[in-house]
Amino acid sequence: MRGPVLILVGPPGSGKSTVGRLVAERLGVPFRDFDADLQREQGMETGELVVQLGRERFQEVERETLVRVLPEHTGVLALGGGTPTAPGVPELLEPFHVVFLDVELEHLLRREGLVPLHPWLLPNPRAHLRKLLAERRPVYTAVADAVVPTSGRAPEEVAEDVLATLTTSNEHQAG
Ligand SMILES: Nc1ncnc2c1ncn2[C@@H]1O[C@H](COP(=O)(O)OP(=O)(O)OP(=O)(O)O)[C@@H](O)[C@H]1O
Ligand SMILES: O=C(O)C1=C[C@@H](O)[C@@H](O)[C@H](O)C1
Ligand SMILES: [Mg+2]
Repeated sequence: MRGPVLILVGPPGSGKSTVGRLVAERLGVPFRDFDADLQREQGMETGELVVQLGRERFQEVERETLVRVLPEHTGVLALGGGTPTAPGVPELLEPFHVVFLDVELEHLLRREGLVPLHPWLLPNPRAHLRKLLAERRPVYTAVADAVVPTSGRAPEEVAEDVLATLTTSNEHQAG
């Protein structure tokens, strides 16, 4: 099957881009960031796109773009934080190895650059993120083959665990 060897999902700031790059490097495959695909095609940062288009239209654009670009990605793909919640997206992810990078609210709030990148979190990022985590955890879990906790752990440690899920999954398929 053509498509990514690994797809990372999780809330904004969970480490999809950071960990995704490390894992891709270790596997010797390319890393792709779905937010960068959207930004290139739409000519605007995705955080700004959510504000301009509204969430509903943004999610339609996400699904349409994902259908087109999934077969082009052969390496590690980091999805946008909200991509798995877009209608029709969980079905598209089913054939692939998906890992959910989980993070606790307090750890998330300490991570750098979160709010400037995601202006739709304003005016109350803490309350917005608390609600977002509660609503999305079941969705991320449902689309994922494995969950890797990231709170209080260095990206390198997280990357090791993500790599281990690939080995386990290969053994499973082989057996
Ligand atoms: N395990 C970690 N521990 C502490 N900080 C981390 C960890 N993983 C990532 N970070 C930091 O948190 C910030 C967000 O990480 P990153 O951009 O990889 O998240 P993301 O899931 O790709 O978010 P987005 O949805 O915004 O693209 C970065 O400043 C990064 O250095
Ligand atoms: O969690 C979200 O809803 C988002 C996360 C980002 O990756 C971007 O895709 C956009 O800012 C929306
Ligand atoms: Mg990212």
